[in-house]
Amino acid sequence: MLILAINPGSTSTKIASFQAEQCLWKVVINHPDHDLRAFDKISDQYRYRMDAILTTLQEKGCRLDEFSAIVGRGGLLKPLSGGTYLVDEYLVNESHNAPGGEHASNLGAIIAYHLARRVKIPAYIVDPVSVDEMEPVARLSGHPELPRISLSHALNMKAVARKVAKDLGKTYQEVNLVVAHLGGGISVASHRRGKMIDVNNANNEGPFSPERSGTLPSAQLVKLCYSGKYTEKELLTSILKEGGLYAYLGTRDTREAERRMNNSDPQARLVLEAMCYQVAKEIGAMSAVLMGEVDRIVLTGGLAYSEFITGEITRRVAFIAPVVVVPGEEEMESLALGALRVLRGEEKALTYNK
Ligand SMILES: Nc1ncnc2c1ncn2[C@@H]1O[C@H](COP(=O)(O)OP(=O)(O)OP(=O)(O)O)[C@@H](O)[C@H]1O
Ligand SMILES: CCCC(=O)O
Repeated sequence: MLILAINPGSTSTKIASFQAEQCLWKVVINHPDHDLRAFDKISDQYRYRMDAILTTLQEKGCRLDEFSAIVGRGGLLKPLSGGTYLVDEYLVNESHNAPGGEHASNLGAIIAYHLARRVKIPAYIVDPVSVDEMEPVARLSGHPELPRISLSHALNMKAVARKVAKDLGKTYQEVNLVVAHLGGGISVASHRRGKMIDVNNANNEGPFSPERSGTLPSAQLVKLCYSGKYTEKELLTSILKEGGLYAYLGTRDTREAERRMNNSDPQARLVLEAMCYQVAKEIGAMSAVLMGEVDRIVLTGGLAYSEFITGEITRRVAFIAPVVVVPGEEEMESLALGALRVLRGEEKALTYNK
């Protein structure tokens, strides 16, 4: 069973071909800034990215009709349960309209659908960014007009959670885990018996990350909004793309920050320690959600390659449960596995409803 996986990011589209579980090849197609700037909306980029994918397939000597299914990363849809969703026209329209906001991942469903339609095979998305399995008690923020919203690295977190459960000789449905995805953005989630029952919104809650500010003091933020110092767009950029590590140190690259720290830069040390401190605090909160019944704490994402970062977090949370480090992300594999589970009849494809 040959599967094509498509993962659109802000500046690149990753594609990979899988023969069942085995990855045959992976390619990162980089999209120059001047090409992307020509589009008003991110979803308008789909034809441009689709052409780039078709060119790459040609270079690889692959024909679309050789694939059994095409699977894309799912984006910021309406809140929905985790799983593999069949992409239909409604889901594609929703991905264009972006009810949860503009994000490159919205292109996953659109591109998968249009490519799959050409050769009459199914298109899927797996565990999209807007997976929402939160319990009612987790939805209240403290202000009725500002409910908490679940936006996270669900795809990688759920894939890693399944893997850790398997290593424990159990299924995802049989374990309780706190999973922290530590990337450009940070998601920390409590997974109770196969459901992600609480997670910080990786865009605007929780720990600060290499490029995002995370939770901010709300009254001070309101004052800043009305200070006349920034436009709405500038402030959103400074919180979502130029916050966190970048705002303090002028780099999103944690390796660079660590180099500075190792060269006796006290500010770099303070900021790195503070980021780890905030992640540890969030892990503590998510452990309370699980009432302390935590089988494992899992650290994943790009930052989990850093021994300093995993060490700093571990020394604060190891009293809760053993810590497992799974560095990097396995989004392409997770997409392929999600499609495979459906193609093999192990799971039913879900439908995204109106
Ligand atoms: N070996 C490493 N040691 C330390 N930090 C690393 C290492 N490799 C990557 N990073 C850091 O990880 C961060 C990026 O993580 P990752 O690649 O998971 O993010 P992303 O895919 O761009 O974003 P996201 O995970 O939010 O989708 C950067 O700050 C980068 O410097
Ligand atoms: C909003 C969470 C997903 C991401 O950061 O890409």
